[in-house]
Amino acid sequence: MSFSLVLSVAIFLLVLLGFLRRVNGWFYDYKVGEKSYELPPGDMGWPFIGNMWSFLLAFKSNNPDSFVSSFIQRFGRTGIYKAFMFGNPSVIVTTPEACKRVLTDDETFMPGWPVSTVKLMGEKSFIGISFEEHKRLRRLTAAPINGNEALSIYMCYIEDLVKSALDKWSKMGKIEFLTEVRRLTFRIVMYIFLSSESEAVLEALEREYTTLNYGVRALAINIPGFAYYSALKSRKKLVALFQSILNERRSRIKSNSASSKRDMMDALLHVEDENGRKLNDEEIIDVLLMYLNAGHESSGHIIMWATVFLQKNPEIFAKAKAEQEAVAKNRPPNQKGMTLREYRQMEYLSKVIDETLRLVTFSLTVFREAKKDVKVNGYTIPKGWKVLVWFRTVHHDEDIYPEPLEFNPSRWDDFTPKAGSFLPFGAGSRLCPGNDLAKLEISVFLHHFLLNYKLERENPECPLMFLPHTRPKDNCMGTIRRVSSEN
Ligand code: HEM
Repeated sequence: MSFSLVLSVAIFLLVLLGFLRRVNGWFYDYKVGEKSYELPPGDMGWPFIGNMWSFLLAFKSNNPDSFVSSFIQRFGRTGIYKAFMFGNPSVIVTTPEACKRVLTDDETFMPGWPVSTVKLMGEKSFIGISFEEHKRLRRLTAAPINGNEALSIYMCYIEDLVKSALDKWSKMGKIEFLTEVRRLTFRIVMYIFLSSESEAVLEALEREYTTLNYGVRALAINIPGFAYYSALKSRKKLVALFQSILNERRSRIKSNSASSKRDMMDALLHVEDENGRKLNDEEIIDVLLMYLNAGHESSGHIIMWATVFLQKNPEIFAKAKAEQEAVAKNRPPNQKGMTLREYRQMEYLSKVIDETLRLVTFSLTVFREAKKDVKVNGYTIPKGWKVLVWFRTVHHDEDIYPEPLEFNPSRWDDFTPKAGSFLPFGAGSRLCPGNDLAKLEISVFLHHFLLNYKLERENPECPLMFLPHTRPKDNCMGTIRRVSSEN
């Protein structure tokens, strides 16, 4: 082949590549017409896949923040960037003000989760239903997991479960700590939502949830061998399991032999709207499926990370332990277990948890959709575009949190983050309804762990995975050792 032919082919390929790299941007500029001049700066990536390739590459490397950093480096600190994510023209917002605005303006923004996520969580879950329906179901389901009365009822149960789990693990030798903690937090939400179900049902559900979760932020490729395909299969199995529980409950109600123990499923079975309409099976199943998922993965991961960070930082561990020892020492001899009052006094522990929530940022982003054209930070977000509220960048912003990758609970001394700069549980009408319960669970666990145990990791430098959530690749393999004889 002559040199000039090779050169021509190379030039042709370069031009083609350049064209392909821009065509998605041109297409969406054309679609929004005049408004394209007001769009935020950014890059719409490649045709069809958009920016997903760079997103996945960054999140599969050891520097996931490089994804958003590349926007900041190329387009400046505008705090808002156009992109093409999860199959949709999108805007990524990365500043506290913009995040707060999007999360709290229900007139302009609605949930905008990718279709693939809605298929996994269910069209009747909170991310698929209307504004009014969400308000009603949220009121009903959030009440039993909020407030002092509800929390003190669960506290005792949580404490018993935590104590027996820690004792059991300390006798098991090497364990996947994260897997075991997720089982523990799953048991806790199961008690609240489906209290009367058997151990076998619990184990089957927990297994399927693990697979379901791997598909949540994966590419939506419904072909055997891909995470999304397995996740959809797990959803089917979960729905079948919930359906059989529901059938049994309905037949017990008919024969007047319902259990005296009432849980969330019973509440959902009986609730009526203002016109006397009850929820159908699909609605009940999707709400439960979503709650059980949201309620255990997150707290399980945060418990693991808080334990790991404490164990890695002996001074912080000692300070946190001293606080818990003081709590235990001041306890009246006739008092059994922790109280809510004690929990509210654990100031340093609360900082340890907030710092873990910030550093890990379990939900790296949440999704909204613009209901109408709207200006944010001076740029237009066109109607129908998705908005990704990128918590991770806010929580790792060095202007708000100096040395953001350091685990430093004392940064919270006399520091109240300004609105929008600390969003581990989101904000606005979709603020996590389990935030109090989650912090309580984590505190009860750390109270007992700090007083009586230590974690020895098999591979402390184990590389991390960042999708669907940040975790060590070995699921935190290690040994839980008892260091005190007290219980
Ligand atoms: C450390 C633990 C937790 C973290 C970090 C966390 C985080 C979040 C975040 C960021 C959202 C907002 C989603 C959005 O804006 O679209 C959310 C929503 C939600 N969380 Fe949590 N969560 C935790 C624990 C829990 C627990 C224990 C439960 C239930 C028992 C729960 C149930 C829910 C539900 C049902 C929603 C949807 C709320 C709605 O759309 O109205 N979460 N969570």
